Amino acid sequence: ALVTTKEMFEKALKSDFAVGAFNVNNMEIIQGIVEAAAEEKAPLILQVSAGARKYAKPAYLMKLVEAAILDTGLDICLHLDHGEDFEICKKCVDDGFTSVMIDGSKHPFEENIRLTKEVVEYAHAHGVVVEAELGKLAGVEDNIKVDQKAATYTDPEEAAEFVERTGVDSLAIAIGTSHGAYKFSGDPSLDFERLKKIHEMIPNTPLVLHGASTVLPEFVDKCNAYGGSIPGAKGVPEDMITEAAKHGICKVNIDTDLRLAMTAEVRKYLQENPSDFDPRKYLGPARDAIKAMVQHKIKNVLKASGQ
Ligand SMILES: O=C(COP(=O)(O)O)N(O)CCCCO
Ligand code: NA
Ligand SMILES: [Zn+2]
Repeated sequence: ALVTTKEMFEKALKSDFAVGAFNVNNMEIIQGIVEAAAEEKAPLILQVSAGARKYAKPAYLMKLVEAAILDTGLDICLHLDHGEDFEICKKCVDDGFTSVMIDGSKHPFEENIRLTKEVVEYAHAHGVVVEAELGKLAGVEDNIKVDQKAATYTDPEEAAEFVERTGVDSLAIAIGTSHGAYKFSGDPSLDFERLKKIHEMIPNTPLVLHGASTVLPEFVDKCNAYGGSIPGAKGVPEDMITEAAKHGICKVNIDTDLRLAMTAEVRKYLQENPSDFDPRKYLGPARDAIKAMVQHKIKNVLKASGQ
């Protein structure tokens, strides 16, 4: 069935695992993710960005997710990722999403609170949970671009006041991650002291980690070996994600690692099979690459198998 994150986050908050939140844009990506979660018997969040809604059209995405539930019997949370304003959050609540993010992190504190409260009121009235964000990620991804200098990490005291005043169900925090494939110029590092302080201040609030892709070197190399050019791409080491799940992180957002796995496979197939032109010949292996990546994340990083 379509479920909220309530139950899965309650469990994740008192355990050392986190729930994977994987971005979806088309049928093969959804199929690969869902097959992996079904095999790992793991809780699952499928998340849709504004860009994905424009690309695939809302009706297609909704029906594909309903089909996934019909096909597997899985409980799936359908979540709006980075909702920019009340309108898109309302639209997704009305469309049947079970969770929405209102990302007010670019606004001043009081405006972020006002906007988040407005969404919480509407969403809760319809049985939908809300994720908000406090603190700014850096990095570039789709239309999410924050100038490095303006990137400010989450303040633990502000986080406590924010949650108290908004009634939000989960909170995305900034502790050093950023969106996309170029997360660190130097050595990767997360501010674990800050994470522990935030978790201490709001122990009952599930925390969300954005920009949590690892950008695994093997997939960067594979992309580059078959015509790609993404030198210097770097993400968050997987052991840091596993560690963060022990200190309040309940939801881990992964998009870039899926993109790299899928793209590497397609580049490889097209380069090795110049005479083929049946899309199933490369979208099939792409789907398998997504499934393998998600299974790896669930099993070895998020530790969410069988949860
Ligand atoms: O936090 C993330 C994913 O971060 P990452 O780029 O590390 O996979 N997201 O919210 C997905 C970004 C949607 C726009 O592309
Ligand atoms: Na956890
Ligand atoms: Zn994000």
